[in-house]
Amino acid sequence: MTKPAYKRVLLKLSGEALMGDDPFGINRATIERMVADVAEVSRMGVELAIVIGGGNIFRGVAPGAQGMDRATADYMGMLATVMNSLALADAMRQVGITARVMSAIAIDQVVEPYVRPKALQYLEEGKVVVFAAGTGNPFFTTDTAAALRGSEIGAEIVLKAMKVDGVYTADPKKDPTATRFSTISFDEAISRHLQVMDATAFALCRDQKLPIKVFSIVKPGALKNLILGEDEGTLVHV
Ligand SMILES: Nc1ncnc2c1ncn2[C@@H]1O[C@H](COP(=O)(O)OP(=O)(O)OP(=O)(O)O)[C@@H](O)[C@H]1O
Ligand SMILES: O=c1ccn([C@@H]2O[C@H](COP(=O)(O)O)[C@@H](O)[C@H]2O)c(=O)[nH]1
Repeated sequence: MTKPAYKRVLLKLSGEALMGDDPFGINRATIERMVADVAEVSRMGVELAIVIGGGNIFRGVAPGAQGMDRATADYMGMLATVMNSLALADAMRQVGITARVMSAIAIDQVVEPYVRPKALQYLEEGKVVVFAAGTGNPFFTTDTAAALRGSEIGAEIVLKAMKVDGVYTADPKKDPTATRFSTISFDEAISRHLQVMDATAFALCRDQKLPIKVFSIVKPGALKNLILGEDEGTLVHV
């Protein structure tokens, strides 16, 4: 079998992608499909850490949060990512993959707190680590949490999985003439104000020289192809 191109990766899963074709929440068939992809990669011996978004449940900047104190709304968003993380870890358990959820905000009765050395230990033991509650701070996003945790654990790459299959010249959902980059530098992505990830996440990855691959989790086999070093999605580089 071809050897994986990476030993340790940080996978950022879109919360929105979890909805499948539903208007919100977690679509069972979708999460099972995602977990099957994750399990395949984990069984290849790749050390896998995951950050999952919360956009399928709550966003601090969503219309539903209008009029709310922003920090309060953001804490609700972080709690939404805890729910997604628990669902993801449980779906992994059902296919025989051991996962540990670690939260950036203290909810000890529900999940263990994020402690870096413990996370590293789990990864070395071959467990999948799911980082919940984003960075633990309002005014950030789970993309920035992915950049932060990816840097902390020494991941070789951040794999940003979403419904769209890469970084486009404009949001392809709004502009049908948008074209996809096969590679783009962090500086260009920031200066073009591409909304695919927030500038904080791009800047942190740039400063830490941590490349990002943006790809479609909806495309069958895409995650495995990436892990094997094949060409998928868009590479964002220094
Ligand atoms: N230039 C662009 N290239 C690709 N996608 C773009 C671009 N600009 C905006 N987008 C949009 O960015 C979004 C990124 O999706 P994703 O689900 O990862 O967002 P997210 O905020 O991280 O989600 P979640 O909170 O659910 O995890 C997509 O909806 C896509 O349409
Ligand atoms: O570090 C963080 C991460 C997230 N939030 C809040 O949660 C929601 C959901 O995260 P997404 O990245 O949009 O999926 C986000 O909109 C914020 O409201 C946060 O405050 N801090």
